[in-house]
Amino acid sequence: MLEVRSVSKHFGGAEVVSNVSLGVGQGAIAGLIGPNGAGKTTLFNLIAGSFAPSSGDILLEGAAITREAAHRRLKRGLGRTFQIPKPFAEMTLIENMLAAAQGQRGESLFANWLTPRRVAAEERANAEKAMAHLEFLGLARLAREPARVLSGGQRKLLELGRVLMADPRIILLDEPGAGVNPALLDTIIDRVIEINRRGITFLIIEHNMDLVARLCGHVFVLAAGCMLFEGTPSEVVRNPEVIDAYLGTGST
Ligand SMILES: Nc1ncnc2c1ncn2[C@@H]1O[C@H](COP(=O)(O)OP(=O)(O)OP(=O)(O)O)[C@@H](O)[C@H]1O
Repeated sequence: MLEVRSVSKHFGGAEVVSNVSLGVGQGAIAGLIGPNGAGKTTLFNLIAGSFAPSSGDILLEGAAITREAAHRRLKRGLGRTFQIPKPFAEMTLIENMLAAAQGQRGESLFANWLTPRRVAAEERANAEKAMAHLEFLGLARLAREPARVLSGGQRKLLELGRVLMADPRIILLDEPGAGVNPALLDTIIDRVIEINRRGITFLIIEHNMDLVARLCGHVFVLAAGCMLFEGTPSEVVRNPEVIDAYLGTGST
């Protein structure tokens, strides 16, 4: 599904991602862990198209997407969430969801004039889809509330919903567990498993190893921009180099 081949990224003289390769198979839930500053978010930015790599290649379902813009990658089915979700605070949840729907005809002035019924039908279908996702995520009762009322964990769920509006085939999930209370964390884990059952692949950045162990079959460990180790969650937590990398930076 996703292949990263020998990707590096320099910022000025600093190489923050060094010759990293990884592969995520169709239908997998893979983890990406590493101490603070290891380069995980930068790697997500490279995969999602926020940055271009200095060298190397990125392939999605066999197609080279290395130089493609982020919105083109999204159209191909590559969705991503951010470490700190930033919904439109004054817009309702349903409006936030609808704003994330892709390629709506109603955005075109001419479509509104020439095919108003088709535009209206599409808007109805998107609204139904948005409501169904909000129900699935346990947010339906808040659908008409402004997003500013949401807790940190609910914001993570809304962001997942916004990504689902684009019908992704793979989702890059950035720290789904950060700042989330334990009850909501279980909901997030449950929903990710359910979405994965529908055939959607995940690559997840996460510091919470319990969450990683519950979700991920395979884990990649980055340290100082390099791929340090990969294996099952239990192999990862027992690996001396991985333990050293974490202890060396004082991270947990
Ligand atoms: N735009 C940028 N310009 C210069 N340096 C950057 C830029 N973005 C990231 N870096 C540096 O790259 C390194 C890796 O950062 P990155 O955010 O990718 O790490 P991370 O593994 O996601 O860390 P964390 O777990 O703390 O989120 C850091 O040293 C950071 O300061």
